[in-house]
Amino acid sequence: MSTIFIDQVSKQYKKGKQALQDVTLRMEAGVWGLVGPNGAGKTTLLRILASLLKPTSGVVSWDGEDIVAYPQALRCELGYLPQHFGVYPQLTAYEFLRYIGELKGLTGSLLRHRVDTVLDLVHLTNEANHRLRTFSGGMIRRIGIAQALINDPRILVLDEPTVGLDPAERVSFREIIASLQGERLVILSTHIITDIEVMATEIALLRDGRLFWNGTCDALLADATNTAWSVTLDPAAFERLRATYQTSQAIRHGKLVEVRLVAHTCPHPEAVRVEPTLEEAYLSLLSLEGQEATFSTPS
Ligand SMILES: Nc1ncnc2c1ncn2[C@@H]1O[C@H](COP(=O)(O)OP(=O)(O)OP(=O)(O)O)[C@@H](O)[C@H]1O
Repeated sequence: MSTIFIDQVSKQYKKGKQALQDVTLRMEAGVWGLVGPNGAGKTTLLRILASLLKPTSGVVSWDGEDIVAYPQALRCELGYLPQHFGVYPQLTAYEFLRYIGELKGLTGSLLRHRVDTVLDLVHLTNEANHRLRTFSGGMIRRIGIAQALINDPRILVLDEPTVGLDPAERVSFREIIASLQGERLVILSTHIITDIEVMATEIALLRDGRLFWNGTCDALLADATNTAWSVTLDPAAFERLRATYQTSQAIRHGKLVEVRLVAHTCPHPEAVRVEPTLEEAYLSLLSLEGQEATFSTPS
Protein backbone atom coordinates (compact mmCIF):
# COMPACT_ATOMS: atom_id res chain seq x y z
CA MET A 1 0.00 0.00 0.00
CA SER A 2 2.64 2.56 1.10
CA THR A 3 0.21 5.13 2.47
CA ILE A 4 0.82 7.73 5.16
CA PHE A 5 -2.23 9.29 6.75
CA ILE A 6 -1.64 12.47 8.72
CA ASP A 7 -4.72 13.13 10.79
CA GLN A 8 -5.19 16.53 12.46
CA VAL A 9 -1.55 16.80 13.43
CA SER A 10 -0.43 19.81 15.48
CA LYS A 11 2.96 20.58 16.97
CA GLN A 12 3.70 23.21 19.57
CA TYR A 13 7.37 23.41 20.54
CA LYS A 14 7.94 23.99 24.24
CA LYS A 15 9.83 27.22 23.66
CA GLY A 16 8.45 28.24 20.36
CA LYS A 17 5.44 29.02 18.29
CA GLN A 18 2.84 26.64 16.92
CA ALA A 19 4.82 24.93 14.14
CA LEU A 20 1.94 22.80 12.78
CA GLN A 21 -1.78 23.23 13.16
CA ASP A 22 -4.41 20.63 12.32
CA VAL A 23 -2.62 19.22 9.30
CA THR A 24 -4.60 16.45 7.62
CA LEU A 25 -3.25 14.77 4.49
CA ARG A 26 -3.27 11.32 2.91
CA MET A 27 -0.05 10.57 1.01
CA GLU A 28 -0.12 7.54 -1.27
CA ALA A 29 2.75 5.95 -3.18
CA GLY A 30 4.48 8.36 -5.55
CA VAL A 31 6.74 11.36 -5.22
CA TRP A 32 5.42 14.18 -3.04
CA GLY A 33 6.92 17.65 -3.00
CA LEU A 34 6.52 19.48 0.30
CA VAL A 35 6.87 23.21 -0.27
CA GLY A 36 6.27 26.41 1.64
CA PRO A 37 8.04 29.56 2.81
CA ASN A 38 10.74 29.52 5.52
CA GLY A 39 9.27 28.51 8.86
CA ALA A 40 6.12 27.00 7.32
CA GLY A 41 6.60 23.74 9.23
CA LYS A 42 8.10 21.45 6.56
CA THR A 43 11.01 20.14 8.65
CA THR A 44 8.75 19.69 11.66
CA LEU A 45 6.33 17.61 9.60
CA LEU A 46 9.12 15.53 8.05
CA ARG A 47 10.64 14.83 11.49
CA ILE A 48 7.24 13.67 12.71
CA LEU A 49 6.89 11.42 9.64
CA ALA A 50 10.36 10.00 10.34
CA SER A 51 9.16 9.32 13.92
CA LEU A 52 11.91 11.50 15.40
CA LEU A 53 9.46 13.99 16.86
CA LYS A 54 6.09 13.44 18.46
CA PRO A 55 3.19 15.67 17.52
CA THR A 56 1.45 17.56 20.32
CA SER A 57 -1.82 16.13 19.06
CA GLY A 58 -3.09 14.12 16.12
CA VAL A 59 -2.25 10.74 14.63
CA VAL A 60 0.10 9.60 11.87
CA SER A 61 -0.43 6.15 10.45
CA TRP A 62 1.61 4.12 7.97
CA ASP A 63 -0.42 1.49 6.17
CA GLY A 64 -2.93 1.67 9.02
CA GLU A 65 -0.34 1.38 11.87
CA ASP A 66 -0.10 4.29 14.32
CA ILE A 67 3.58 5.28 13.95
CA VAL A 68 3.53 7.80 16.78
CA ALA A 69 2.65 5.09 19.30
CA TYR A 70 4.52 2.26 17.49
CA PRO A 71 7.36 3.74 15.41
CA GLN A 72 9.38 0.51 15.06
CA ALA A 73 7.49 -0.93 12.07
CA LEU A 74 8.03 2.22 10.07
CA ARG A 75 11.69 2.64 10.99
CA CYS A 76 12.65 -0.63 9.28
CA GLU A 77 11.18 0.62 6.02
CA LEU A 78 12.24 4.25 6.26
CA GLY A 79 15.06 6.18 4.62
CA TYR A 80 15.57 9.67 6.01
CA LEU A 81 17.84 12.54 5.03
CA PRO A 82 17.68 15.33 7.63
CA GLN A 83 18.08 18.98 6.71
CA HIS A 84 21.35 19.14 8.67
CA PHE A 85 23.15 15.91 8.04
CA GLY A 86 26.14 14.97 10.20
CA VAL A 87 28.73 12.29 9.50
CA TYR A 88 31.67 10.74 11.32
CA PRO A 89 34.51 12.58 9.55
CA GLN A 90 37.15 10.01 10.42
CA LEU A 91 35.28 7.22 8.60
CA THR A 92 35.62 6.54 4.89
CA ALA A 93 32.49 6.75 2.72
CA TYR A 94 32.41 2.95 2.56
CA GLU A 95 32.80 2.52 6.32
CA PHE A 96 30.12 5.10 7.06
CA LEU A 97 27.56 3.53 4.71
CA ARG A 98 28.39 0.08 6.03
CA TYR A 99 27.81 1.34 9.56
CA ILE A 100 24.43 2.87 8.66
CA GLY A 101 23.49 -0.34 6.83
CA GLU A 102 24.31 -2.40 9.94
CA LEU A 103 22.15 -0.07 12.05
CA LYS A 104 19.33 -0.81 9.61
CA GLY A 105 19.83 -4.55 10.13
CA LEU A 106 21.69 -5.40 6.91
CA THR A 107 24.45 -8.00 7.06
CA GLY A 108 26.83 -10.06 4.90
CA SER A 109 26.66 -9.99 1.12
CA LEU A 110 23.41 -8.01 1.06
CA LEU A 111 25.07 -5.24 3.09
CA ARG A 112 28.10 -5.18 0.75
CA HIS A 113 25.81 -5.18 -2.29
CA ARG A 114 23.70 -2.28 -0.95
CA VAL A 115 26.78 -0.19 -0.05
CA ASP A 116 28.20 -0.69 -3.55
CA THR A 117 24.82 0.06 -5.14
CA VAL A 118 24.22 3.34 -3.31
CA LEU A 119 27.82 4.52 -3.80
CA ASP A 120 27.33 3.93 -7.52
CA LEU A 121 23.96 5.74 -7.50
CA VAL A 122 25.50 8.90 -6.04
CA HIS A 123 28.67 8.65 -8.18
CA LEU A 124 31.05 8.19 -5.28
CA THR A 125 32.42 4.72 -6.05
CA ASN A 126 35.87 6.13 -6.79
CA GLU A 127 35.87 7.96 -3.46
CA ALA A 128 34.64 4.98 -1.42
CA ASN A 129 37.88 4.74 0.54
CA HIS A 130 38.36 8.45 1.11
CA ARG A 131 37.71 9.86 4.58
CA LEU A 132 34.55 11.93 4.88
CA ARG A 133 36.50 14.85 6.35
CA THR A 134 38.02 15.35 2.89
CA PHE A 135 34.59 15.57 1.19
CA SER A 136 33.04 18.80 -0.11
CA GLY A 137 29.58 19.93 1.08
CA GLY A 138 27.97 18.57 -2.11
CA MET A 139 29.70 15.20 -1.67
CA ILE A 140 28.48 14.98 1.94
CA ARG A 141 24.95 15.69 0.67
CA ARG A 142 25.36 12.78 -1.78
CA ILE A 143 26.50 10.54 1.07
CA GLY A 144 23.36 11.68 2.90
CA ILE A 145 21.22 10.58 -0.04
CA ALA A 146 23.14 7.28 -0.22
CA GLN A 147 22.58 6.50 3.48
CA ALA A 148 18.87 7.25 3.11
CA LEU A 149 18.67 4.65 0.32
CA ILE A 150 20.85 1.99 1.96
CA ASN A 151 17.96 -0.25 3.07
CA ASP A 152 16.03 0.15 -0.22
CA PRO A 153 13.28 1.88 1.79
CA ARG A 154 9.55 1.83 1.00
CA ILE A 155 9.23 5.31 2.44
CA LEU A 156 11.87 7.90 1.71
CA VAL A 157 11.78 11.24 3.56
CA LEU A 158 14.24 13.83 2.24
CA ASP A 159 14.60 17.30 3.74
CA GLU A 160 16.00 19.65 1.10
CA PRO A 161 17.98 16.89 -0.64
CA THR A 162 19.33 19.03 -3.47
CA VAL A 163 20.78 21.87 -1.36
CA GLY A 164 24.51 22.15 -2.11
CA LEU A 165 24.41 19.92 -5.18
CA ASP A 166 25.90 21.31 -8.38
CA PRO A 167 23.62 21.34 -11.46
CA ALA A 168 24.93 18.03 -12.83
CA GLU A 169 24.46 16.31 -9.46
CA ARG A 170 20.97 17.77 -9.12
CA VAL A 171 20.06 16.22 -12.47
CA SER A 172 21.56 12.94 -11.36
CA PHE A 173 19.60 13.10 -8.09
CA ARG A 174 16.40 13.51 -10.12
CA GLU A 175 17.39 10.43 -12.11
CA ILE A 176 17.88 8.45 -8.89
CA ILE A 177 14.39 9.38 -7.72
CA ALA A 178 12.93 8.54 -11.15
CA SER A 179 14.71 5.17 -11.13
CA LEU A 180 13.16 4.03 -7.83
CA GLN A 181 10.85 1.24 -8.81
CA GLY A 182 7.82 -0.24 -7.13
CA GLU A 183 5.25 0.85 -4.55
CA ARG A 184 7.17 3.56 -2.77
CA LEU A 185 6.37 6.82 -1.07
CA VAL A 186 8.96 9.56 -1.53
CA ILE A 187 8.42 12.83 0.34
CA LEU A 188 10.87 15.61 -0.32
CA SER A 189 10.89 19.18 0.88
CA THR A 190 12.50 21.81 -1.26
CA HIS A 191 12.56 25.50 -2.11
CA ILE A 192 13.50 24.65 -5.70
CA ILE A 193 10.26 24.48 -7.64
CA THR A 194 12.01 23.01 -10.69
CA ASP A 195 12.84 19.96 -8.56
CA ILE A 196 9.15 19.54 -7.86
CA GLU A 197 8.21 20.06 -11.50
CA VAL A 198 10.59 17.34 -12.64
CA MET A 199 10.14 14.80 -9.85
CA ALA A 200 6.89 15.19 -7.96
CA THR A 201 3.54 13.71 -8.82
CA GLU A 202 1.84 15.57 -5.95
CA ILE A 203 2.49 18.82 -4.12
CA ALA A 204 1.62 19.74 -0.54
CA LEU A 205 2.03 23.41 0.33
CA LEU A 206 2.40 24.41 3.97
CA ARG A 207 2.00 27.95 5.15
CA ASP A 208 2.17 29.13 8.77
CA GLY A 209 1.93 25.56 9.96
CA ARG A 210 -1.23 24.78 8.03
CA LEU A 211 -1.80 22.74 4.91
CA PHE A 212 -2.58 25.57 2.51
CA TRP A 213 -2.99 23.58 -0.71
CA ASN A 214 -2.41 20.15 -2.13
CA GLY A 215 -2.84 18.62 -5.54
CA THR A 216 -0.93 17.79 -8.72
CA CYS A 217 1.45 20.05 -10.65
CA ASP A 218 -1.20 20.31 -13.38
CA ALA A 219 -3.82 21.39 -10.84
CA LEU A 220 -1.48 24.06 -9.50
CA LEU A 221 -0.87 25.36 -13.02
CA ALA A 222 -4.59 25.29 -13.78
CA ASP A 223 -5.33 27.28 -10.62
CA ALA A 224 -2.83 29.92 -11.70
CA THR A 225 -4.29 30.50 -15.18
CA ASN A 226 -4.45 34.23 -15.93
CA THR A 227 -2.06 35.21 -13.12
CA ALA A 228 1.24 35.46 -15.04
CA TRP A 229 2.06 38.59 -17.03
CA SER A 230 4.86 39.95 -19.15
CA VAL A 231 5.70 43.57 -19.88
CA THR A 232 8.75 45.48 -21.14
CA LEU A 233 9.47 48.73 -19.30
CA ASP A 234 12.14 51.34 -18.62
CA PRO A 235 14.05 50.77 -15.35
CA ALA A 236 12.11 53.41 -13.35
CA ALA A 237 8.73 51.94 -14.32
CA PHE A 238 10.11 48.49 -13.56
CA GLU A 239 11.10 49.58 -10.03
CA ARG A 240 7.60 51.01 -9.44
CA LEU A 241 5.98 47.79 -10.60
CA ARG A 242 8.35 45.68 -8.55
CA ALA A 243 7.39 47.57 -5.39
CA THR A 244 3.79 46.40 -5.81
CA TYR A 245 3.94 43.03 -7.55
CA GLN A 246 5.81 39.77 -7.19
CA THR A 247 8.25 39.61 -10.11
CA SER A 248 9.39 36.20 -11.24
CA GLN A 249 11.93 37.22 -13.88
CA ALA A 250 13.58 40.41 -15.13
CA ILE A 251 15.84 40.43 -18.19
CA ARG A 252 17.62 43.55 -19.38
CA HIS A 253 17.51 44.34 -23.09
CA GLY A 254 19.65 47.47 -23.55
CA LYS A 255 17.82 50.28 -21.75
CA LEU A 256 14.65 48.29 -21.18
CA VAL A 257 13.70 45.49 -18.80
CA GLU A 258 11.50 42.58 -19.84
CA VAL A 259 9.61 41.56 -16.71
CA ARG A 260 7.48 38.55 -15.85
CA LEU A 261 5.31 38.93 -12.81
CA VAL A 262 2.45 37.41 -10.90
CA ALA A 263 -0.77 39.34 -10.36
CA HIS A 264 -4.42 38.46 -9.97
CA THR A 265 -5.47 41.54 -11.97
CA CYS A 266 -3.78 43.27 -14.92
CA PRO A 267 -0.73 45.01 -13.38
CA HIS A 268 0.06 47.47 -16.20
CA PRO A 269 -1.77 48.74 -19.32
CA GLU A 270 0.88 47.20 -21.59
CA ALA A 271 1.12 43.88 -19.76
CA VAL A 272 0.14 40.74 -21.67
CA ARG A 273 -0.91 37.42 -20.20
CA VAL A 274 1.57 34.55 -20.46
CA GLU A 275 1.41 30.87 -19.57
CA PRO A 276 2.54 30.57 -15.95
CA THR A 277 5.53 28.44 -15.04
CA LEU A 278 5.11 26.18 -12.01
CA GLU A 279 7.18 28.64 -9.99
CA GLU A 280 4.84 31.47 -10.97
CA ALA A 281 1.84 29.30 -10.11
CA TYR A 282 3.37 28.69 -6.67
CA LEU A 283 4.06 32.41 -6.17
CA SER A 284 0.55 33.21 -7.29
CA LEU A 285 -0.88 30.84 -4.72
CA LEU A 286 1.28 32.28 -1.95
CA SER A 287 0.34 35.82 -2.91
CA LEU A 288 -3.16 35.15 -1.66
CA GLU A 289 -2.27 37.14 1.45
CA GLY A 290 -3.73 35.63 4.61
CA GLN A 291 -6.46 33.84 2.67
CA GLU A 292 -7.26 30.20 2.29
CA ALA A 293 -6.54 29.02 -1.23
CA THR A 294 -10.21 28.98 -2.11
CA PHE A 295 -9.66 28.44 -5.82
CA SER A 296 -7.52 25.37 -5.30
CA THR A 297 -8.53 21.80 -5.74
CA PRO A 298 -7.45 20.15 -2.52
CA SER A 299 -7.75 16.40 -2.49
N1 LIG B 1 13.23 22.99 18.16
C1 LIG B 1 12.45 24.05 18.00
N2 LIG B 1 12.07 24.79 19.08
C2 LIG B 1 11.27 25.87 18.93
N3 LIG B 1 10.75 26.28 17.75
C3 LIG B 1 11.10 25.58 16.64
C4 LIG B 1 11.96 24.43 16.71
N4 LIG B 1 12.12 23.95 15.45
C5 LIG B 1 11.39 24.74 14.65
N5 LIG B 1 10.78 25.72 15.36
C6 LIG B 1 9.88 26.75 14.82
O1 LIG B 1 8.79 26.09 14.21
C7 LIG B 1 8.42 26.76 13.00
C8 LIG B 1 8.50 25.76 11.82
O2 LIG B 1 9.87 25.43 11.62
P1 LIG B 1 10.33 24.38 10.52
O3 LIG B 1 11.82 24.25 10.66
O4 LIG B 1 9.50 23.18 10.64
O5 LIG B 1 9.96 25.16 9.18
P2 LIG B 1 10.46 24.91 7.67
O6 LIG B 1 9.25 25.06 6.81
O7 LIG B 1 11.20 23.63 7.57
O8 LIG B 1 11.45 26.13 7.45
P3 LIG B 1 12.72 26.27 6.43
O9 LIG B 1 12.17 26.30 5.05
O10 LIG B 1 13.29 27.61 6.85
O11 LIG B 1 13.65 25.14 6.71
C9 LIG B 1 9.35 27.95 12.86
O12 LIG B 1 8.70 29.08 13.39
C10 LIG B 1 10.54 27.56 13.71
O13 LIG B 1 11.16 28.73 14.24
